[in-house]
Amino acid sequence: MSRIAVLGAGAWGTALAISLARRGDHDICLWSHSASLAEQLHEHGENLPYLPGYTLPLGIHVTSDLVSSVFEAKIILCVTPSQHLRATVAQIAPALTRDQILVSASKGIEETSFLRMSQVIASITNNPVAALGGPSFAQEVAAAAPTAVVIGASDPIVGQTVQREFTSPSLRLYTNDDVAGVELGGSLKNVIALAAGVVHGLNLGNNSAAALITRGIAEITRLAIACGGHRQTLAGLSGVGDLVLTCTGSLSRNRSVGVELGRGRQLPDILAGMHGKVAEGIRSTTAALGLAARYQVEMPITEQMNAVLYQNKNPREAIRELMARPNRDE
Ligand SMILES: NC(=O)c1ccc[n+]([C@@H]2O[C@H](COP(=O)([O-])OP(=O)(O)OC[C@H]3O[C@@H](n4cnc5c(N)ncnc54)[C@H](O)[C@@H]3O)[C@@H](O)[C@H]2O)c1
Ligand SMILES: O=P(O)(O)OC[C@H](O)CO
Repeated sequence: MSRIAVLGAGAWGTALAISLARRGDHDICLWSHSASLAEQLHEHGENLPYLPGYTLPLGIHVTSDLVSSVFEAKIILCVTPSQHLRATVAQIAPALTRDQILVSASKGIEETSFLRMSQVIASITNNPVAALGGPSFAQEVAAAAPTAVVIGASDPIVGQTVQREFTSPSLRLYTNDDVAGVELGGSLKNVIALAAGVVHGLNLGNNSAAALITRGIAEITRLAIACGGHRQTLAGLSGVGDLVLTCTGSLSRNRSVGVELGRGRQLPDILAGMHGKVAEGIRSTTAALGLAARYQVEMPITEQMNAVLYQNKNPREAIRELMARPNRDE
């Protein structure tokens, strides 16, 4: 039995805990930021607010005590919303032993520093770090639908350890040493998914959606390469794979926010209806533009999405401006 701590009892943390526990050879400690949610999980054996319909298997212990949750864990899987990762890791840091592997499964960029999640972790601790990415809706992983993901780790032993511990008949993991590419693919696709939702909300049709996905991967790849990522990674599960899933799948929260924006609703009103569920693209848009400015990379879709989110720009005007950009080579 190896012990795994899952930090974050939202939809994704819960689904990964279920997937890991189903193997039967892991002892899982699932940490919830909210004590009342931890109590509810005990009482109902199900995460009603974030992942209803899936019973927690035996082998998952739920707690709201963060420091005790990581005790003797071989792997610590960090699945909080990105903007809360730093505070969470800072609290466990003094309790870590040096071989414990920290894996980020969050998909975002820190708003203030523009750091990727593995960089946030590395700024706090010297423990081994990896990042999980790829097309993976929590509900489908909880339902044991066949899913393929990627584990980014610069140290192949770390990548292979996580691969071995997480693999199951319904979850296949590929390793990749390009951590920057894996993390930027997973974070930047959320911004394009917001835009894909806008296109759907405006009823613009399939041509527009396909154009957005294709030009979206072009700008994601440009920024990822400028940040040290590899083009090949962005053609893989954490690039094209996750982008296609999130831009077309109705389970995507990012896409759903975009649909509502396209239908004319205002962001504060949409957020109020999400009851604490996170759509990471909203905050990653600003950080992506910060990185783009730092590396002088052109990101026209991200720029327009930022204006729609934060400058009250009419989504139709944003699309008109994208179409009216100067002609260029593909
Ligand atoms: N849901 C998915 O299908 C999915 C799939 C892959 C990756 N992800 C990524 O996983 C991360 C978590 O998303 P999710 O879908 O599990 O979240 P969620 O929207 O289902 O739940 C939000 C969670 O944040 C917690 N929270 C609120 N304030 C907090 C704080 N101050 N500190 C720590 N936690 C706090 C809440 O208790 C709740 O558990 C995100 O980065 C997301 O992009 C999600
Ligand atoms: O629901 P979203 O938009 O946060 O997307 C979930 C996952 O990132 C899909 O891989």
